[in-house]
Amino acid sequence: MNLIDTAFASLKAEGRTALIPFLTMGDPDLKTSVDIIKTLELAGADMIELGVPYSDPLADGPVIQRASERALTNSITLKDCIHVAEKAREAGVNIPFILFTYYNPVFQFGLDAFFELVQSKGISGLIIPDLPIEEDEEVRQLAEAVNVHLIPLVAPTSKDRVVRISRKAKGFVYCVSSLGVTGERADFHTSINEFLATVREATDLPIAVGFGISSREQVERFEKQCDGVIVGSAIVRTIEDAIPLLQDESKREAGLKQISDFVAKLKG
Ligand SMILES: O=P(O)(O)OC[C@@H](O)[C@@H](O)c1c[nH]c2ccccc12
Repeated sequence: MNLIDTAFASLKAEGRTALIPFLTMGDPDLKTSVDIIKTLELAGADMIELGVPYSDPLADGPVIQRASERALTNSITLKDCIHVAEKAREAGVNIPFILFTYYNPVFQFGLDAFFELVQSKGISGLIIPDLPIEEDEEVRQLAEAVNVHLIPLVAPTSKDRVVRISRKAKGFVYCVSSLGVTGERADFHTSINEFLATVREATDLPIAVGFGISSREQVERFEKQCDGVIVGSAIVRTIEDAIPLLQDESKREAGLKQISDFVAKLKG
């Protein structure tokens, strides 16, 4: 069994929806990322998307772009990011980790070496937003060989690809709520309800929605239709706002509390 499967099974038994935060690792530094991951779990996160900073984050809005830039000024590598997952496990964090990376860092690292490193580092899922299903066979096989779920994204424009993508999916299906890039939004794609119903029809796997979600009301709105809700930019912005506190030893706890309070509010 994979930790993601067991987490969704127990959430379903409790009639709960997973709250899945995203953070950029190494923002503002690696040690703080481990402390933030611990804080997110304590605040109620059910799984966490661990974002690998990338120099050309095409699908990201300004908030996550800035986080990537900050992390890359500390020259954070893919290897550093995977060790953050290991450190967080060693620190006693139990919730599933989903490594989130664009394809290039994985390609540069080398597929075999990447999956060898990922194996037994406490990573249960992998999301590569710019790797289409037409080209993901090798990655999928290597991921399955080390019991890591390759989690696909589907968008409101995916139409008939939803069935093909869902058929190969593992872990859960990531439903992108809106077109465009990541970032907090006041509203979502006009046909979001039909889109989520289509994905629900196409797979027996859990479905999670992401893009634009930043408030308890928006989380509640999606809890009815989805098994998981992903929040990235709003949490990354909270981390960004807390950086002056996080980087001052005497105010670090206050900085972590700002993040914890925001996540607890999303949790309701
Ligand atoms: O930031 P948002 O709008 O809350 O959306 C989640 C998103 O951050 C996270 O899942 C993610 C970060 N970078 C991405 C690139 C593509 C798809 C998804 C992502």
